[in-house]
Amino acid sequence: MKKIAVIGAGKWGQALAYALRQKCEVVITSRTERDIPGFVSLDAAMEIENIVMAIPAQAVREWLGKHYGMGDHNILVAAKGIEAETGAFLNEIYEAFVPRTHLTYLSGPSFAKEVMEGLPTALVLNSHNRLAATAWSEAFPDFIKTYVSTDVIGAEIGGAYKNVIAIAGGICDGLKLGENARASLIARGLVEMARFGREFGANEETFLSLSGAGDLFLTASSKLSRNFRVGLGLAEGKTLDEILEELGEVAEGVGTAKALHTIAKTNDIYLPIANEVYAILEGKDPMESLKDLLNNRRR
Ligand SMILES: NC(=O)C1=CN([C@@H]2O[C@H](COP(=O)(O)OP(=O)(O)OC[C@H]3O[C@@H](n4cnc5c(N)ncnc54)[C@H](O)[C@@H]3O)[C@@H](O)[C@H]2O)C=CC1
Ligand SMILES: O=C(CO)COP(=O)(O)O
Repeated sequence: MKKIAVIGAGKWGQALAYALRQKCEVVITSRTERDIPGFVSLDAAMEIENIVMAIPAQAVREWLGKHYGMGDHNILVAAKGIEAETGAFLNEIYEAFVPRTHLTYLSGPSFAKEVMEGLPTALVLNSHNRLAATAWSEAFPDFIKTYVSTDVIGAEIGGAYKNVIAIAGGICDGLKLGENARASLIARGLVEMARFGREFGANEETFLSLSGAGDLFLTASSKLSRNFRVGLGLAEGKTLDEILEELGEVAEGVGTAKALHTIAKTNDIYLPIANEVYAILEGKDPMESLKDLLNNRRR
């Protein structure tokens, strides 16, 4: 893989461009002109066969409809999330535009800040086409250890679900509920993630490793996480609009919480934590949610 174009110059797009530039020639594009290394126009980027898609999950369908049409680029999907309005997974959206053999999904515990600092990181390249995932894995530099998996849905669910539990982690810390509470929340969040994954044919082992537990531990325990910081703001009683305005970056857990709430209702899946996060995002008092979570007797 010699030449790569990154679409989306947010924190993650820029971090991936930095990492991949260690071994490959990398250009990057965004909606607005940016003074960053390798910036090119969208048209120039689309001339390149290997594309990293780093635009947020909630923007993917509109972007593909507007800028892509049908194509056969080798695409690495870097976003994590489930479409809020429809409950669609990213693989369902992308496969309407690109053959699934050309699609690979990136997952694993990876704050953009630490990748930009060249700190050791482990990532998983997930594709129905193992050769495509392997080609992407070989493009990453030595400070990033890569694994290859064919469990696309498991990786997608792990990366999306952890963002919702991360909001809960931030609420827990913001309410000063203590370490016991946060550890229990993360553990039960992992159980819920795996329960949800089983409904969609995911490989349970995926949730025990980088795409599930690894990304969940990282994101639900750290102020580096935007989703964790959304939770902190909710615990302080700020409105979601105030929080997102202050954040100035995407927090995918907000849209994914809505998607999980819809899917849980439609498919009768027991997702107590995700549903309480959705309720809090809709205005429920976090302490009321805590009481409901502690008092419910279902296992
Ligand atoms: N920041 C991080 O540490 C990591 C982020 N991710 C994922 O990467 C994805 C992108 O996140 P970040 O780059 O961190 O977010 P960000 O908020 O830093 O940047 C988002 C970028 O997407 C662009 N964008 C937003 N709406 C758009 C649209 N409708 N059309 C085209 N471009 C649009 C924005 O202009 C911005 O450049 C998310 O799904 C996130 O979960 C994954 C791993 C790590
Ligand atoms: O996905 C991430 C780390 O793996 C980034 O998490 P946040 O979007 O919560 O910052």
